[in-house]
Amino acid sequence: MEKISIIGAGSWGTALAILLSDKGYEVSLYARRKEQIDEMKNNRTNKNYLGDIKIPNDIIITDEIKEAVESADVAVMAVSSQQVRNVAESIKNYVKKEAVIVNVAKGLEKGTNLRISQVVNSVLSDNPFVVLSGPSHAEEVAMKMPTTVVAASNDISKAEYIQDIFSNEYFRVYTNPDVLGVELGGALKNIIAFGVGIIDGLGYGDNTKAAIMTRGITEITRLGASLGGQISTFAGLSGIGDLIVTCTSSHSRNRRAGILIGKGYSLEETLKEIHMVVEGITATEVAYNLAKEKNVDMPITKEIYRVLYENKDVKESVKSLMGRTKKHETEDIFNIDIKQ
Ligand SMILES: NC(=O)c1ccc[n+]([C@@H]2O[C@H](COP(=O)([O-])OP(=O)(O)OC[C@H]3O[C@@H](n4cnc5c(N)ncnc54)[C@H](O)[C@@H]3O)[C@@H](O)[C@H]2O)c1
Ligand SMILES: O=P(O)(O)OC[C@H](O)CO
Repeated sequence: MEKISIIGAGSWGTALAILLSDKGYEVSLYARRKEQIDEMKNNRTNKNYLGDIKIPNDIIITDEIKEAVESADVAVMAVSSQQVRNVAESIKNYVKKEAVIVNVAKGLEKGTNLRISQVVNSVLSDNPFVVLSGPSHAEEVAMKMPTTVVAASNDISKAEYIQDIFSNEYFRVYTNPDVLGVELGGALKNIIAFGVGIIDGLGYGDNTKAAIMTRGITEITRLGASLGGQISTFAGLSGIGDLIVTCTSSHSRNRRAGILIGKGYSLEETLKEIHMVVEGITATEVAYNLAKEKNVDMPITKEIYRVLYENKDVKESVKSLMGRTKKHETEDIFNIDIKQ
């Protein structure tokens, strides 16, 4: 049986550790904070993240990174996107070269505008890489509710290896060779979920949310395709699938953060209130920069950027979006010239 190391004991890392341990793998879960380690070891819970869900006794809980990764066949990065580089650096001297690195963070690196596969590859260039993404709230996976995700890798045999390791009766894993498309779908849907939250916070209705979701996947696809992603990937689990779950779920931190912004909270107050990773905030900045660089139109992302970073009033942003130049619906993704 493979040995699996999970680095990051937040909601997602803990839920995946439970899933893998239930399948019989030897799992080590690495956390940094002493009081969290003590709670997980003594009570076998991780209350702040997963409430009363029990952590199986077989899971090795450790704050020693060497112990966590040195014999691992698979190392799962379950931290925020901005922490992945730190984690990669911290395991570089201990992890086996053939160990498969599985990234589950859904974001982009601030400052470099890199995708997580690029960040990991810049530090752990010898290790095979797989991204695991899709509509999967940790709270529901921890309650063993049927969930589907996708494993993507440039080496499809590694994606299939991870598919075999993670699949069980309530967690169905598909594969996809389009790493870029899967990564961008996962990162950019957080921006749209944040936007849907703003709409909820403002008190607008279902029509408005459907508009943001539909035009949101359009602009995600437009940027993703311009960077080399497959259009079909954005119609899949890591694209529209994850967009639907994040935009409609009460579990979503991105959507909940948007609700607070829509209600008039400051960004600082919002982050304090959520106290967990809100990837969409950084992703907005990176996507805004990438769209500018590639000359791709992303009106929703642009308005969210203005709200977050230029103090634009949210109602003004809605007005700006509604008042844009009139357009045909399908021309922008598929480049169909409607007048032909
Ligand atoms: N929660 C979900 O439902 C879910 C599902 C799929 C993907 N994700 C993605 O997974 C990533 C992590 O999300 P999460 O929900 O677990 O976040 P979280 O806020 O619940 O937990 C992140 C954990 O990482 C720890 N951490 C931060 N830096 C670290 C480091 N350098 N070394 C070790 N631990 C470190 C933090 O202390 C925290 O416990 C995010 O990118 C998120 O988008 C989350
Ligand atoms: O809680 P969120 O908004 O970070 O979303 C969690 C997952 O990405 C849902 O698939």
